[in-house]
Amino acid sequence: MSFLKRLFKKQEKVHKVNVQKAYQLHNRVGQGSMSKVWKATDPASQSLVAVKVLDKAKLVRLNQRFQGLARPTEGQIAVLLNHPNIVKTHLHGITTDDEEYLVMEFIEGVSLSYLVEVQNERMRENCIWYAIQLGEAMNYLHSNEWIHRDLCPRNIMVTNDELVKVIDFGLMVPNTPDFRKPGNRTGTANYMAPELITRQPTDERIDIYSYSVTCFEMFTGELPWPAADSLEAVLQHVNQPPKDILKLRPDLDEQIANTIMQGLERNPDDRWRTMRRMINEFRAAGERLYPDV
Ligand SMILES: Nc1ncnc2c1ncn2[C@@H]1O[C@H](COP(=O)(O)OP(=O)(O)OP(=O)(O)O)[C@@H](O)[C@H]1O
Repeated sequence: MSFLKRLFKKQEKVHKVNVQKAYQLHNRVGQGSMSKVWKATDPASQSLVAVKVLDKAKLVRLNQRFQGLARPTEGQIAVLLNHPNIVKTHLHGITTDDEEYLVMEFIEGVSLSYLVEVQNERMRENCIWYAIQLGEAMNYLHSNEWIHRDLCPRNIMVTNDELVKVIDFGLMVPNTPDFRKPGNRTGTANYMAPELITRQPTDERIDIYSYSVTCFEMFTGELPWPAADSLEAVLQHVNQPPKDILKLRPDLDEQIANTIMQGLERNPDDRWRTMRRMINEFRAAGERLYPDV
């Protein structure tokens, strides 16, 4: 049964708890734009967890942008996801302060945005394998009728044993006609597909675009267009071609370079049609370049 049918069929139990009392909170690990995240111990299992509490006021503002649409909450979506490259969410509920919260597996690792920035040996050696793992996570989401809408290095972590994990589903929507309608321009400016920015109808290919921007950054440390901090700034270059990845990394394998560049095509019909096709290209290149791995 599809995720969506399961979601709307199931009457979920709401957990209204005082997270400070229910979990042993150790320290804050992250301050996202929408939430606070703690490293914590779950007293029931004695395991380490991440407790994410969403900011009430910001969530109200975000939900206003999806008015009239039956958008499931981040917690409702997250608990349904089951993939090795997606953080496991154990449960979700409402705090005694009426905030949404999620309890997830705790990831010991670093943000992909850190690795993109430092471009160290670890990044250079593992880049293609990170791209494949991230592609598998996205393929899983698309196969299960979701559009992520906010894929970027900030929303991805890499564990100490090189597992890629997508950690944030705050803008994810069901891939249905209502959610594909033009108009709603939520996301992270530098990673937003041209059809989203110019208010055209959208589908899962907006994620293929964001994935390609993320891969471009992983392999070069740079964005394919000059960095922009607003949609207006991105609109300035929406008709310009991206930087040529081979100019930035002349040593980069051609199959990898072409795969990324095709994912950045302005017209979604010119991009890869599916994540699977893109992953196949990366896998072929990885196996050819590193036959012993
Ligand atoms: N499961 C986890 N394990 C360890 N750290 C985590 C986990 N989930 C989130 N974090 C940390 O908390 C930070 C914020 O998390 P997240 O991106 O989910 O929040 P957000 O408010 O939705 O952020 P934004 O909207 O800015 O992307 C992450 O960058 C990461 O450092």
